[in-house]
Amino acid sequence: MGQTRSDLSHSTATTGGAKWKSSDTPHRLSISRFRSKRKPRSEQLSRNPMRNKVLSCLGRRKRYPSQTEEDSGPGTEAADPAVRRGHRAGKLPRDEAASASGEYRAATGCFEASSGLGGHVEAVQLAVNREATAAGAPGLETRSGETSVSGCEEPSPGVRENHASDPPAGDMEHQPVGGSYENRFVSGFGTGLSLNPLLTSDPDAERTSTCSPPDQHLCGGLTILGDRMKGEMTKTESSAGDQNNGCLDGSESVKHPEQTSQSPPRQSFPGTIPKLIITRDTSPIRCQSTTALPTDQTSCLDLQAEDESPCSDSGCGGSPALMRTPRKLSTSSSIGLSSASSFEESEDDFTGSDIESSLSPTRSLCSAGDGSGSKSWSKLKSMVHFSPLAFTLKPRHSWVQLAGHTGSFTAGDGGRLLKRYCECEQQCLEQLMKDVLRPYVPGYYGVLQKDEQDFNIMDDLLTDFDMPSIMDCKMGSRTCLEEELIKAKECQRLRRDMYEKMISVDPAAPTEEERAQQGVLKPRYMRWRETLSSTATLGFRIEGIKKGDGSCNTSFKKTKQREQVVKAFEDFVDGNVQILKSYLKRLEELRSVLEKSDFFRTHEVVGSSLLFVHDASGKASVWMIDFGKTVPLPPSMTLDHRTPWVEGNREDGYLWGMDNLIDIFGSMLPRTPCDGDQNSEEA
Ligand SMILES: Nc1ncnc2c1ncn2[C@@H]1O[C@H](COP(=O)(O)OP(=O)(O)OP(=O)(O)O)[C@@H](O)[C@H]1O
Ligand SMILES: O=P(O)(O)O[C@@H]1[C@H](O)[C@H](O)[C@@H](OP(=O)(O)O)[C@H](OP(=O)(O)O)[C@H]1O
Repeated sequence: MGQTRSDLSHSTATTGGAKWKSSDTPHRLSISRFRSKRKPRSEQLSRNPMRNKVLSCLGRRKRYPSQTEEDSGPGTEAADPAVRRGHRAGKLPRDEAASASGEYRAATGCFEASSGLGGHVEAVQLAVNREATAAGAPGLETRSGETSVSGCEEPSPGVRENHASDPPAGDMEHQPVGGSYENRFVSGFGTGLSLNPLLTSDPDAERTSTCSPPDQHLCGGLTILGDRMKGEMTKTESSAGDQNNGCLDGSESVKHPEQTSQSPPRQSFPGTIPKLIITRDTSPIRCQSTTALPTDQTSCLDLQAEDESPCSDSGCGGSPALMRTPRKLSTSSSIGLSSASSFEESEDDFTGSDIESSLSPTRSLCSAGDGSGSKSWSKLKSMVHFSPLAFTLKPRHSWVQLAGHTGSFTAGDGGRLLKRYCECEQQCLEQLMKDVLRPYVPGYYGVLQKDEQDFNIMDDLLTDFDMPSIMDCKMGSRTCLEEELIKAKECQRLRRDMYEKMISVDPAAPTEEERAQQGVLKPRYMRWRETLSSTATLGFRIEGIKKGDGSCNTSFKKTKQREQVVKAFEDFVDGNVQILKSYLKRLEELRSVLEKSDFFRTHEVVGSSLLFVHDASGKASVWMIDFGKTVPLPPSMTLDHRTPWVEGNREDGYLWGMDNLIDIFGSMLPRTPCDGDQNSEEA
């Protein structure tokens, strides 16, 4: 108790399907989804100039039947089907943190956190917070109240990261994650592409998700603000459709935890309806841009942030030999509050000034970019806040997506995660299952085809933890694959979303030319990020930290100095020496195994993270995750992962980063009396 409405913020999508654990009477609240003014599919598609180069990869993805060539929308590339992106819809903003639930059920916006918990969904709260990252950035929406209250650190202006991209229309929206798996494992894939990635950038705003305190109590009656919503939002009984994830197809529900995904009790809501207040958040709607396009014919301005970048691990940047399926849409760059698709859904549902005005008068539709001409994207998003009024909901395990592209994950059965299919990652995980690194990566279980989307099935590493604290550290001294650089040279594709993200962190960062173009090349942006953070100086960077108390911080873009890193680590472990020691031990073991691993020796490992997880019981571990940009080397080549990178040597600095990480963790341990004695003697 004692929480404000803001504590319990949800995106509309995330609310649906959430199962809530109540202390007493089980009850279920289902809210039918709003379906108003669905955004034309044309706005949910983006163009991909590299598509013609990755067509062979695309067959592994299915296209939504409803998507047509016209759907590509306007733009120089749109008319050409060959340049339209179609593979991996749903690369969503990265700089958001998502409470599991939100992301889990990205497709339908429903929570699902049954992994390892007997089907109890306890993920609770998810909110995306957009704030101006650059001090004084005009018009940027600030939702500090929600953020801070919900436990997410409120970074100071200028320090906070920008999260330029908005969630592209989640194609996962079309995936009724709900029903039991009638999906099938596939050896072959769809014949089309997922073309929905759309949307994108919302460069002006920084996105931070509020992570719900795991022990928060939710009480309340259900209140829906806005006449229109009142008219459309109805309380419904659940139906069989939510067997697997507690979500009804086309409905959002709040469930009692006792309602396992296997056999959800069908009963009407017995008591006070939780208060549900719907407000909205900005997310990209297309505003009229007055920005002049670059005239340089060798480059193209990526108007749609979600457009696949040629150097994205989405696959366009993949080596021809690898033939990876594009994994992500370039929309992202902000930490994905996993509920990206939720947002997408929200956008569809609530786009409309009528609703906007009644819901959140303090927020503008278009943030910083409005009217300026330089910032052409903004988006209307919906947020749902649960007000603690009537019943208590205490989550035990809420899956959290701390970093990465939103919309990439959904829930699997039995403590497993479904991550949007990426052939590169599939191949790595398959090999890793046979490598000495096997204990240090999530278990991999193959590919699942679910509706129109393929997923890699892997272990949810949070399953065995109770209210876990999580940290994502992106490893290596660079974040662009060499092949990405090559592709980028071939097609100088300007990224407006990255430009927007850049200026929101540091308005002085772009060159005059970039300013004139209102866009930057991806490698240039990536390098800027590397040097702004500790990637270039320490060989790793912190992407996000979510603590067991629910607080969440994804504002580490400027965390560069060792002292800053130490401070963040100290905060993460809360001064618990035992946990520190456990992490150190695990890191040392991992380093030792990495040095022996055939897989590691023969792969360029870029953009991969170490996921640190511990809980109050003292359990702590570290795993390697994200192999979307881990590519095999030519047969005769190996890496030591410590040699400084020069273009062509493929070195990634992974072990150099491990060395620094281990050194920092070691230095944080208190000196024991024995150490002191030893030092005295030595002195
Ligand atoms: N196996 C897992 N178990 C638990 N959580 C996971 C797992 N894999 C990923 N996550 C969560 O999802 C986040 C993003 O994961 P990941 O890096 O794989 O996504 P991504 O979209 O590929 O990222 P990027 O955009 O950096 O390539 C992680 O920070 C972590 O919070
Ligand atoms: O962290 P930020 O500042 O948001 O920037 C993103 C980050 O560098 C990601 O690693 C990158 O994805 P990949 O590693 O998959 O390339 C993404 O590129 P993208 O927008 O092309 O996906 C960037 O936008």
